[in-house]
Amino acid sequence: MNTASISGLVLAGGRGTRMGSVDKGLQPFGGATMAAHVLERLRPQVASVAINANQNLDAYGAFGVPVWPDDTPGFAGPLAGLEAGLRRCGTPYLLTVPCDSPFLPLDLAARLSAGLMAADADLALAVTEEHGLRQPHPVFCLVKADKADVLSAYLAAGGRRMDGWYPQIKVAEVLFEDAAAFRNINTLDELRGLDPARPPRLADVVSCLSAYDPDALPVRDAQKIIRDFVAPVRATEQVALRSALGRVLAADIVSPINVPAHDNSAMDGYALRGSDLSLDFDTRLRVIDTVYAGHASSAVPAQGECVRIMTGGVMPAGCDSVAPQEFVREEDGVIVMAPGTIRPGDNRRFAGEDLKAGSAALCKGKIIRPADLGLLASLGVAEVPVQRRLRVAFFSTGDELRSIGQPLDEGCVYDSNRYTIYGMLQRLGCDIVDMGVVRDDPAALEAALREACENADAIITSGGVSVGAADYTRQIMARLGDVTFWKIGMRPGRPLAFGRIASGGKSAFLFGLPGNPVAVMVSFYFFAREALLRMMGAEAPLPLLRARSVGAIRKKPGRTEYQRGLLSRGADGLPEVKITGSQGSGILRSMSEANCMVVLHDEQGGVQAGEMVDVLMFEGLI
Ligand SMILES: Nc1nc2c(c(=O)[nH]1)N[C@H]1C(S)=C(S)[C@@H](COP(=O)(O)OP(=O)(O)OC[C@H]3O[C@@H](n4cnc5c(N)ncnc54)[C@H](O)[C@@H]3O)O[C@H]1N2
Ligand code: MOO
Ligand SMILES: [Mg+2]
Repeated sequence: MNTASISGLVLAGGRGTRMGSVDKGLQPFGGATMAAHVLERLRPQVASVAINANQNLDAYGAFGVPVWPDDTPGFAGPLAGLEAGLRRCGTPYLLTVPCDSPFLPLDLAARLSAGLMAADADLALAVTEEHGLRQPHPVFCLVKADKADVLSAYLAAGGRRMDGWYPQIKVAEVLFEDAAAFRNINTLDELRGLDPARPPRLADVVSCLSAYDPDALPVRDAQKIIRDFVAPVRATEQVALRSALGRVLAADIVSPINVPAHDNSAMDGYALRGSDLSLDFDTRLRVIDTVYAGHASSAVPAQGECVRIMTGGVMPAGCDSVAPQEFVREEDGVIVMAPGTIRPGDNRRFAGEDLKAGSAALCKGKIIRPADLGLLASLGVAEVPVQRRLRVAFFSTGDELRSIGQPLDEGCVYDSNRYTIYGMLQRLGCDIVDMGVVRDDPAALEAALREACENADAIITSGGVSVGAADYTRQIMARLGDVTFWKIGMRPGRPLAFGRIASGGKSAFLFGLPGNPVAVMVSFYFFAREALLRMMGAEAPLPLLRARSVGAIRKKPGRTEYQRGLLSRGADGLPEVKITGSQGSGILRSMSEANCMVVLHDEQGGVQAGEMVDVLMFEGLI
C-alpha cells in the first residue's frame, strides 16, 4: 500500500470537556497549535489530509485543509468523526489520529498499512506495551473506506465505543515500541508542561544541578543556570550588507558561486604548461597572447608556447603554472628561464579555492566582522538576514545617586553605573533604553520595572540587591515574576538577582546587578554578557588567555576572584600581568587603569610571583 491510497484525518471533533471545554486542537503548542503539529506530522504520510471538527470550523479551515463535521449529531465521539471521514475520503483507506497527539509516529501509516495487509484486515489499530500491559490506541487507526456502511449502522443503533463495531469487521493490532509517541494531552497544565516552546521556570533549571544553595552559588553554576534559562529572541530582519557589521547572522549563508570563479594567476608573469618546464636546460616559450584581469583570452598555448598574464587573469586552457615576470627574460617574443625557477602548478589559484558553490560561507550565529563583510561581498550578497537588535532597558537605583548636572548633595554620589552599563551594552550592539535613576521607593521601582519589561527584551538594574534596609528592589522584582537572589562565590559581585519578570502581557529577562561600581561591571562581563549574546542568537564564549603574574596574589580557595590587571610584554617578550592597585569593589579608578581582568578560579589558592594565571582582555570583549 502506498501513501497515494491513504487519506489522513485529524480527529478534533470533541468538546474538550477534560481540558475545561476549550477546543483542544486550537490550543497553543510549540509556537503553533496542537492541531497544526499533528497535521505537520501526518501530512507526509498520506495523500491528503482533512480535519474532523464540530466547532470553530473557521479556525480549522484556516489550516487550508477540508474540515468535515460529524454526520451523526450530538458530539457522538471519535467514532462519529471516523464515520464522517470514511464517507468523504476519496481513497480506499483512511488513517485517523487525534488532535491532541503532537508526538505521533512518523511511520504510523507505513506500519499500520503493513499490518493491515499482512492480516488482510479491514482495520488496523496501534497498540503499545507498558509495564507488560497491552494498551490499544483505537483512535490511531487505518480503515478500509468501504466499511463506512457497517460503521454507520453501528452508530445509528446507538453504538459509541471505538471498539464496539470490531466484531463486525476484521481487525489487526500493530505493536509500536514507543509508547510516548501516542501520548495524548488532556489538561492545560500538561499541555504547558510538554510544550517545547514554553519558557522554562527557574525551579526547573535549578533542579538540574546536583547541589544548589542560592546563598553560596559557585560562579560556574550561576553561569549554567543563566545559560539554560535564557532563550534567543526569534526575530530577524534583512539589512543591507554594510549595516550587517557587528550584527548576528540569522541564517547560514551558502555560497551561490565558486570564489574565485575561475582558475587564475597569483602573479604578474607568464602562464605556461608545467609539462614544458625543463629540469636540465633553460625553458624557452613563445608568448602568443596577453591576459589582463577581467579580460578572458581565447588563446590556447600549444607545446612550447605561453601567455603573458596579470595577477587575477583567467588561466588560459591547458596552462597550470605561472612564472613571475621577474624570474624570466623576454627576448623577441620568447621567454627564457633557468631550470628550477618554478615547479609545475606554481602561482596558480584554483576556482572555488576560497569557497565552493553550495558550501556554507558563514554560519548562523556569527557576529559579522569586517572580513565577513568582504566575504559576503565576494559572493555578490547585497542583503543579509540578521537577528533583530536586542532591546535592553537599564536604570540605577538608590536615593544617594545624582545625575550629572545635578548638585552633589551631602552624602550623595554621581551615578556612574549607568555610564559603564551604557558603554558595555553599546559595545555588545544592543538597542538601549536608558531609564535614568530610580529612587528607593517601592512604587517608583515597580513602575520602572514594569515600563522596562513592556519595552525591552532584557532589563539591567544596578543596586539594591544586597540585604540593606532600603533594598526594595528585591521585593518588587520577586513580586513581578520568576526571580531568584543569589550570593555568588565570587569577589567582587557577590549579590545578583536574576530571572524573568512579566508585565502587561510582555516578559523580559532581568539582571539585578550589585550597586558597587566595579561589582556591576564584573557581574555584567561574567553573567549578563553571555546571556545577552545568547538572546541575540550569538555564541561568544569568553576568550581567556594565560599570562605570567608579575607579583604574588593573595587568594583563598572556595571562591572566584576577579582582579583588575595590566597585561604587557615582559623583558623576555612573553605576556605578563600586574594587578592595578587597590581592588575594593567601589574603586573604579583601578578598573579604568586596567586592560584586563585576572581570573582566579574557585579551587585556586594564592598565586606566586611568576606563576601563570588566566586573563580576560577588555579590548575585543564585545
Ligand atoms: N550586610 C551585608 N552587606 C553587604 C553585603 C552582604 O552580603 N551583607 N554585600 C555587599 C556587596 S558584596 C555588595 S556588591 C553590595 C551590593 O549592594 P546593593 O546591590 O544592594 O547596592 P547598593 O546598596 O544600592 O549600593 C552599594 C554601593 O554602590 C554605590 N552605588 C550604587 N549604585 C551606584 C551607581 N549607579 N553609581 C555609583 N555608585 C553606585 C552605592 O552608593 C553604595 O556605596 O552590598 C554590600 N553590602
Ligand atoms: O559585589 Mo561586592 O563588590 O563583592 O562588594
Ligand atoms: Mg544595598
